[in-house]
Amino acid sequence: MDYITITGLKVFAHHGVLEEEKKNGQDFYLNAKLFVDCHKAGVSDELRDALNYAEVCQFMTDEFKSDSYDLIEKACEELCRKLLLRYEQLEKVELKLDKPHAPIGLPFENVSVTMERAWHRAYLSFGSNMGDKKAYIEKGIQEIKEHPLIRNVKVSQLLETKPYGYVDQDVFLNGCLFLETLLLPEELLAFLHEVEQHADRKRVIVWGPRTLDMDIVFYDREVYDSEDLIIPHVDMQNREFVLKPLAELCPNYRHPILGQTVKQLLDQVQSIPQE
Ligand SMILES: Nc1ncnc2c1ncn2[C@@H]1O[C@H](COP(=O)(O)OP(=O)(O)OP(=O)(O)O)[C@@H](O)[C@H]1O
Ligand SMILES: Nc1nc2c(c(=O)[nH]1)N=C(CO)CN2
Repeated sequence: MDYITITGLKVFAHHGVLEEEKKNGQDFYLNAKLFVDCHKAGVSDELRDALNYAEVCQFMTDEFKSDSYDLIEKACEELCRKLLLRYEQLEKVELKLDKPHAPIGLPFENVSVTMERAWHRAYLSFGSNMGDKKAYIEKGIQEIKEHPLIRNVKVSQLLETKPYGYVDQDVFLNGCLFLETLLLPEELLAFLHEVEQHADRKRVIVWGPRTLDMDIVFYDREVYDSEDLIIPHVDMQNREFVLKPLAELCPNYRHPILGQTVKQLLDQVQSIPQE
């Protein structure tokens, strides 16, 4: 992918753990690799099609000076976040923050931190089979749309589905949604749990009735396993109530482990006779 590089942007700022660093300030140097698609600007030669690096430098300077953090990690993280939120065409940023005058008391050349942060694309599945199902779902989606680190939410149609697994319960209303986010997988999961809690979700029976359930189906092309999160969702390929609305959003998205597209997985599930 294309990128623009800015190196050695000198900014006087007040980040540091020590009181005198906060009071007196010092010079920092910002080095950014800005991942943007440059093809349009490369063809048109028009500034309006480009990421204006002069403007980005001014923005980085102003934002970096406007806060005072203890840690270079925090100063760097915040600046990455601000850049990604400010410039819509920026897909990823790699930022190296140099602090060559850090109060170390020993001869050294430089101390720095480097971070890579990006917009991630995720697909979620959601469902409800208690109370006002549509209202629970709509409120949950609204909460997702309002999250400051989530953008571009696209929602499938809602469909009524028979309960899968534990069948002695009411019919479900199900759907899927696409989003772009700066949240990491575990942060996204924690946020979805909050959204479920706001719908008064109680975890009583596994696969049992729920006011609102929100699962992560895909997160970029990632394969991720931790104690409490598995991506892609471990049972999505067996669930028509996931695959049908998902096929509306991304029929050609290929499952990173199974190698089949969402549409192919849906066709397979639908070819199995239901009792
Ligand atoms: N991809 C994922 N999305 C959401 N939760 C997940 C995922 N992978 C693992 N989990 C874990 O599953 C736990 C149980 O989730 P939940 O209570 O929603 O289960 P369930 O809806 O009854 O079953 P299922 O997850 O099979 O739909 C969550 O607390 C979470 O830690
Ligand atoms: N139709 C349908 N069945 C289910 C659903 C669901 O959302 N829809 N969720 C389950 C556990 O997450 C278990 N069974």
